[in-house]
Amino acid sequence: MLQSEKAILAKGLYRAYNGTIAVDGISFAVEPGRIFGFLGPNGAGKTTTIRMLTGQLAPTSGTAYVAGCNVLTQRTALKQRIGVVFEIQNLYERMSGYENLAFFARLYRVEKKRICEVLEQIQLVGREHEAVRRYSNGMKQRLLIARALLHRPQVLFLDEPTRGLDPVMAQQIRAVIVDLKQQGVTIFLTTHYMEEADQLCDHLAIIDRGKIIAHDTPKLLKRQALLNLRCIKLTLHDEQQITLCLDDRKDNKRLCELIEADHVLSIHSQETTLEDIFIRLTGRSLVQ
Ligand SMILES: Nc1ncnc2c1ncn2[C@@H]1O[C@H](COP(=O)(O)OP(=O)(O)OP(=O)(O)O)[C@@H](O)[C@H]1O
Repeated sequence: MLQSEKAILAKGLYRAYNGTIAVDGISFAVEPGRIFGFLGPNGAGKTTTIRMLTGQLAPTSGTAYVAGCNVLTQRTALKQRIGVVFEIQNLYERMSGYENLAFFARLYRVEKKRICEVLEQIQLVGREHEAVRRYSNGMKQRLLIARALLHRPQVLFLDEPTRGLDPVMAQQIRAVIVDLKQQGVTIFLTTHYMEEADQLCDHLAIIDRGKIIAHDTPKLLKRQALLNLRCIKLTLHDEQQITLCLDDRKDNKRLCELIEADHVLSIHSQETTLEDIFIRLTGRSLVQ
């Protein structure tokens, strides 16, 4: 397939900082209009990857194409085709939401009516003339997404878009993300929340120590893990609950002993979550 047919194509992307390897030769592709989740523990290389894919940091070696542009040699065209929302919020707090957008619309030479379109997309209509400092964190995050959408990017990079938000606000952001996907925008999303990744992403890559260690749909990742991780949950007569892995010899022995001693009240199969898979693969939890 041609590189321009992919929304994102990374080939052997590698970046070191003074000898420290941050991203260790990763390759992956994202189809247009999909939500791609990029997961990893702290220091795994997520931000470095985003910075390379958005043309802010040159790879030490390897190449990447985003929205058909080479991230190293076509940075001007790249900027016009992508939107980026980083975790750090940089809004003009004294200005209204509308004024913030109008400022950037002038900068990008985007027509004014586009401001109303993005306000509607991120559901801020009615609150757009209030000062940003009175906005909730969720509203500020939505405004940042609106700002990144002004120039109609094909690919949107969202770095931890729901971090620190309460469940209602987080759900509003997720609804916006799903809506954008339906409009054909490709989303590259980093998140610490496994349920969010499971709910939103068409594909997931798990990065650890600079390398992609798993890459698939959430469903297939869970199915593979289930094959490798046959676990059951026991409830004992004293109401204690324990999880045992059928592939572990010690656990098998314990299971027989508990049954023989008639300690077991009930046995249930244990559903594997993406969090289980992540811990198994990286030895660490995503939630710090
Ligand atoms: N400017 C820099 N100079 C030196 N080392 C760096 C620099 N930026 C990142 N690193 C190192 O590169 C590795 C990957 O960092 P990166 O910020 O990409 O990880 P991350 O997955 O985004 O982490 P987090 O979830 O904590 O933001 C880490 O070991 C980090 O210490």
